[in-house]
Amino acid sequence: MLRDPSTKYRPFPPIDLPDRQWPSRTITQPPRWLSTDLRDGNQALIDPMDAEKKTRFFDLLVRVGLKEIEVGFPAAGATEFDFISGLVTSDRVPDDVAIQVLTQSRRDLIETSFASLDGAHSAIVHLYNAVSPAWRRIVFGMTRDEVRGIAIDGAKVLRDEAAKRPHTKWQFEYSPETFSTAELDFSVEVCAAVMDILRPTPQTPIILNLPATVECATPNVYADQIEWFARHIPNRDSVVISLHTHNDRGTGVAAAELGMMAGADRVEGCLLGNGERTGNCDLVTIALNMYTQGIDPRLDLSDIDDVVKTVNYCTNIPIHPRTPYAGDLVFTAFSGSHQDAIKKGFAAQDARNDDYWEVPYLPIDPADLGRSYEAVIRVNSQSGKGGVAWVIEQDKGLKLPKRLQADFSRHVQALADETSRELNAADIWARFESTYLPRERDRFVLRDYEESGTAGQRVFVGNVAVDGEERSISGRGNGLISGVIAAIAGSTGSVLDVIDYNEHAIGHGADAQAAAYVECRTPDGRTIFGVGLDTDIATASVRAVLSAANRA
Ligand SMILES: CC(=O)SCCNC(=O)CCNC(=O)[C@H](O)C(C)(C)COP(=O)(O)OP(=O)(O)OC[C@H]1O[C@@H](n2cnc3c(N)ncnc32)[C@H](O)[C@@H]1OP(=O)(O)O
Ligand SMILES: CC(C)C(=O)C(=O)O
Repeated sequence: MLRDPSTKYRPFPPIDLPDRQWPSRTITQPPRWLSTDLRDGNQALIDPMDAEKKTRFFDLLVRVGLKEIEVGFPAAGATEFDFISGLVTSDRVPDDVAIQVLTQSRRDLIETSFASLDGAHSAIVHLYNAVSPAWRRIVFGMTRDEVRGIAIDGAKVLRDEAAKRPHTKWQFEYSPETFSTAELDFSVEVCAAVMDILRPTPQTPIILNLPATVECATPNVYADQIEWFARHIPNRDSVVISLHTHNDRGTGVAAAELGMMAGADRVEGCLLGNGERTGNCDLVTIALNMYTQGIDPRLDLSDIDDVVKTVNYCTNIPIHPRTPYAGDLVFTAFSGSHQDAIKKGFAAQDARNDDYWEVPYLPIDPADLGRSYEAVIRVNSQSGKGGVAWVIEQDKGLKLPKRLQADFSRHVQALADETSRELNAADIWARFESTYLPRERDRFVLRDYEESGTAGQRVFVGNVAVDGEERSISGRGNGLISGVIAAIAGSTGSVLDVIDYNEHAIGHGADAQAAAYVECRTPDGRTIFGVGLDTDIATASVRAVLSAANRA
């Protein structure tokens, strides 16, 4: 890298728009969406999609609710042409969906594009040519007038080809490609010239698509450009202003959002941000950003895993696990303090009377996207007691008391450090069982027991294997637990002091189980926890005390 990059790179000049309005606006309704997955997305793939993949992707876009779908570049070759003309004559395109095709502004390519749409009930023909100084100079070697001429000539062919096919409901879209690096007055001039040919009306507006073909500035600059354009384009009521952002600086989504605030009506992009170079803006992110502001984006993303799976299959591009809303890890917390807050958040959410979502660290309810809660908290060496307790509760229904959570978390931490990997629910349960639940080699193994006596004077008599020897042990207390403590003291001389006891049911009806937890203090001052599980709550409590005795 250069010590002084200013010798190689020039800063992007700001837009002169001192009375800009967009910064104080908010997004209050969804735009018209256009998916360009099958065009800008497809042209950016190492292996462009074949007809089977394009069809599968098209069906996904319809399922998600896209009403405008750019299906390809018909003049690119036979694969594209055949797919598009096949689609047009199939019954795959719902009545309320308009398919769109892209063409350079060259007569033969435009004619081929119209031919691919023969028989369509509704279609958008999208014409483009680059307008910015670098492209004029480097790509076309043309003056402004000549470049405007390319657009005008193409628009005339569009008009004439459409007139030959009156049974299709045509819409026209024009993109001054490289809009974001062009002089604004020239973009308006070229678009106005195209409008003069195509004569849009408020009933049959033209779509003027203003691409950040290459993202070269901060997103506020793009918003300024959109607001400037919207103020200066003639017959604004006959124009649908459309955005088409790329992500070269990582702000394709932000630019589209600010562009909407600046007055745009429509957004083009790809699901999960596929597209040339760093991608087009990600329609999933923009839509769900809106959703989390309480706005219906009119795209159905309730099965986000279906979207991810299909896009991945068709593009052969895996999505990053941290992709907003859709990545594998975006609803997952590994770190202790996040897990603790999320666990408390879910509990508070359940307890509240309103439906408003307020769970720390989770900007959206994963269930709204078809994601399950089980995967929200995952355990590794960064995890804390809250996360471990969550996994045990979700997996086994055990609601561990707080101090037991801390005790068990230390065992899980040791396991995570030993294994240096993520621990799954089975690993955690195995460690719980080996730590607290009975094993044949334990010092005390309960066979069966009886309880008798009057209220306040209970007698426990248990058949218990003590150090491998089958014995009958008994003890008296004011309740069952103190009777068991006394029986243990009688056989070992060691007296445990029970300082806390909790119990709860797991599940309902005939399959219900009971869980009991004791926290005991040993004569030498140590704190020991015991856990008992049984179909019977009294037996669970006996098991819990013996569990503590074994661990003492
Ligand atoms: C920003 C975008 O994403 S735009 C979409 C880009 N997508 C694609 O290009 C995918 C499909 N394209 C293709 O398959 C091919 O490029 C085709 C079939 C369209 C054209 O192929 P070819 O004519 O063989 O080659 P190529 O694309 O290189 O054409 C370049 C010529 O078109 C001219 N040209 C480029 N864009 C345009 C345009 N929008 N309108 C008119 N002429 C244009 C160039 O100036 C160049 O002219 P020159 O040959 O006189 O120098
Ligand atoms: C054709 C246009 C809209 C384009 O894809 C771009 O400029 O990125």
